[in-house]
Amino acid sequence: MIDLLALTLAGEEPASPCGENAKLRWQWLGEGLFEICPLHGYQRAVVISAGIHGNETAPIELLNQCVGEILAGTRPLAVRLLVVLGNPPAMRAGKRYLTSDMNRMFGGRYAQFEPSGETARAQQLEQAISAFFAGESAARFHFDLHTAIRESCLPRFGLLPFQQCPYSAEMLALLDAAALDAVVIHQAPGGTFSHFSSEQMQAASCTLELGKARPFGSNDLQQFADIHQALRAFISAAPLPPRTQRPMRVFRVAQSLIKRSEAFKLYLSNDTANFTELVQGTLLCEQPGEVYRVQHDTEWILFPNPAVALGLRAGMMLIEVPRNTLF
Ligand SMILES: O=C(O)CCC(=O)N[C@@H](CCC(=O)O)C(=O)O
Ligand SMILES: [Zn+2]
Repeated sequence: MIDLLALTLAGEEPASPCGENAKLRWQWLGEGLFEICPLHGYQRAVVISAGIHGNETAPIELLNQCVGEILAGTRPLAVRLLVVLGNPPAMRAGKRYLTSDMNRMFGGRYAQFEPSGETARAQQLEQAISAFFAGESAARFHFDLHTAIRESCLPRFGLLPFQQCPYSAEMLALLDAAALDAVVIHQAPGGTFSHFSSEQMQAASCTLELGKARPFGSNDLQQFADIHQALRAFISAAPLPPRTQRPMRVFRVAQSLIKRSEAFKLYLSNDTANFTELVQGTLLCEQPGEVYRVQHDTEWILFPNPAVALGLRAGMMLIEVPRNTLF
């Protein structure tokens, strides 16, 4: 049986590039690109990606488990599914990226980066997703699975790419069932994989942050049981599990902190968790010609990282908005 993760980590290919059983057919489309299609019809075309950042291993292990269950026939597949392991060389190296952050390159932005394995891969992934959705009349979805560098006061959350049209109710129902603590709405276009699939493929897309990034073999996949269960139900077209947790909180990005100078200074300790609350007036970061203080009564910090490359996001400031902004 195919072990997608083992093959990818070994830099190998399956003995045969495609196969079929009584229920489905599968095809290896290239390194980290694997399509599975049910033989008896489907109503959804779904891309699930992980490993766009090579050191975010739990979602990769989770996705590999899903593929194993589908191929073994222990999990029925009711959708056309494209599985993407985003950055195999970075996965093998246990690094977020080797040259540049691929999740800033989508929507053709790779052309603005120094050419590298990652610029080529981002372009290849765009082509793979375009080919997957080309002429597809079923409802389109893309879930891009990540884990975060820091601990988080709200450990599991989704990031919705900026879009003009309402977010898909089916996707929001899945996020709700996946026991996420929060959802964050982007207010501007960006170079993320989920923004690309939303804007250019008209897919209902979301980045999912499922916990803290740890090396392969150090993840307790039990902590990811809720998202695993919800995704399994979604791709089997089974009823979603009922939510038993408190309602999801909804945030929107109030400000992206862009690092414009090597003198960029972030006034937060290294152990400040994501979704830490900061009060109005707090001095947060400084660089020549720019000082950022918390503007609203309360703002929540997300992904603070002063080590990013120049021109990239070094953090986001969020404000909480009413749930009916989305639901
Ligand atoms: O922990 C961090 O600092 C980053 C975790 C991560 O990779 N997050 C994604 C979010 C993508 C989005 O904004 O939709 C990223 O930064 O690429
Ligand atoms: Zn990530």
